[in-house]
Amino acid sequence: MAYQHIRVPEKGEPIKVREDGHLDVPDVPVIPFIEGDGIGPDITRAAMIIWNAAVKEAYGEDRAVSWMEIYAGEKAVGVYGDQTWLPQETIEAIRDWHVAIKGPLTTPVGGGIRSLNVALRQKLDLYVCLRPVRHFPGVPSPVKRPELTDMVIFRENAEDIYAGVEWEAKTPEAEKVIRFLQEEMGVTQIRFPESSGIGIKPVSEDGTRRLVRAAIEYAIERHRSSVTLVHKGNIMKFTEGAFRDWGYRTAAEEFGAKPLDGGPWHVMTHPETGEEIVIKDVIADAFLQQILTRPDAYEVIATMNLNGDYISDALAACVGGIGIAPGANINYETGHALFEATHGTAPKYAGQDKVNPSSLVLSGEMMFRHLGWEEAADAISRGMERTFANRTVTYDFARAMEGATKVKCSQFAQAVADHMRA
Ligand SMILES: NC(=O)C1=CN([C@@H]2O[C@H](COP(=O)(O)OP(=O)(O)OC[C@H]3O[C@@H](n4cnc5c(N)ncnc54)[C@H](OP(=O)(O)O)[C@@H]3O)[C@@H](O)[C@H]2O)C=CC1
Ligand SMILES: O=C(O)CCC(=O)C(=O)O
Ligand SMILES: [Mg+2]
Repeated sequence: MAYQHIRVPEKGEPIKVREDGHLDVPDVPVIPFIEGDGIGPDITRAAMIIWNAAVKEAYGEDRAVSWMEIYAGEKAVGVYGDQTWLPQETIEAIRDWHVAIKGPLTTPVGGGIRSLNVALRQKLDLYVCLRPVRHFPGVPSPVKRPELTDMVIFRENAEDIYAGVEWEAKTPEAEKVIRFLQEEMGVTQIRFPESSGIGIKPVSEDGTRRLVRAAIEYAIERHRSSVTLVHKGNIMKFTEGAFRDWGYRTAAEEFGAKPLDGGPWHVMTHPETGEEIVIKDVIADAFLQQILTRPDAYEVIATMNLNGDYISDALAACVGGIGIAPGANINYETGHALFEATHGTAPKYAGQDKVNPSSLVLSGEMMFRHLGWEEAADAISRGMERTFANRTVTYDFARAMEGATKVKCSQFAQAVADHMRA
């Protein structure tokens, strides 16, 4: 594997994917990482301290990660020049080495480049955005019982309004689409056609089925008792409403689910234990209030791209904020996975060694579990739990925690590494 600017480390081997999608992980896997923009370098540096310490604590000298830097965002423009925000070889490197991890990347609002984060997901067809949300004891939260929030979000990652099919107001393209809609499709509801931008929201049965299938398989594997389809199908009938119907159909046709009390909810049985798994749905706005009033009613969530974006930040707030919510982008068929923090580049804090690295750190914990390196993942959880119990926290938690010791990003990382001894 030869690249223009990516330096392949001398030590280490690639992770391989078997035909059944399982990973063959060598003792020293090469794992590409993207540092990210804004606070990216701060949190990546901190997370590396923790990840390397966890592998060492779990396996001594027998295993190690051989990190390989790949580029995207502002750093890519520096390395490749010529406004290259997302080099082709970055995509190829993730394809070649299968599992990678990244910090946040900036997307300008309005004009400018389209999201590099979304582009990475689309180009690699990482159709599941997996975002687990759970509370660590001691972490301050705006809700009374944060421990009741224990959900795993399966956010569709390749479709919806995020597909980027849109045209700016007053351009020939927008005018052409509006004319087509009015003259050929009989559309009369565009209130201000002369000044409207136009966006198109593709949602497919194929895309919905693979997402809902992954969510149900996860519920089976982790013995969760419900999967909830979250949508706004009363308003967007043929996209979000269809998502709900295709979701139920997937449960019925692929997992033998049967209507519950006449439907639309369904119930299926766990293939090994016979436990019941309820497949239900809820309209997105009601869901956003219920995660505050009775979060324990929900476990696995399957939803579309935009809803999932809103829901994951709202749920993160319930357990302490986006500084602690991890994530992964996964294609379960090809085995490709790109782990990433759920928050953005927080530019006002860039370079201050200040922010909370937990979101990226816990994305690494997810990555180790994905590799089957459970002992390293457990070491991270242990280190985090003890550090929070000790009230050693970054500024974001310190401002809501009495008696906290406020530390810098790198000091927090060192504290976690020091606390992870079994
Ligand atoms: N996957 C990705 O790479 C993502 C990229 N982005 C991009 O990031 C840029 C900035 O987006 P913005 O909307 O400001 O959202 P951000 O997530 O970057 O920041 C919003 C606020 O969240 C808090 N926050 C975020 N990260 C942390 C952290 N690690 N520790 C503690 N607090 C944190 C801060 O709150 P406070 O001010 O209260 O301290 C911060 O001001 C945009 O270009 C956006 O497109 C956004 C989301 C995801
Ligand atoms: O790509 C971006 O800039 C934002 C993406 C985002 O908010 C997310 O994935 O949660
Ligand atoms: Mg987001």
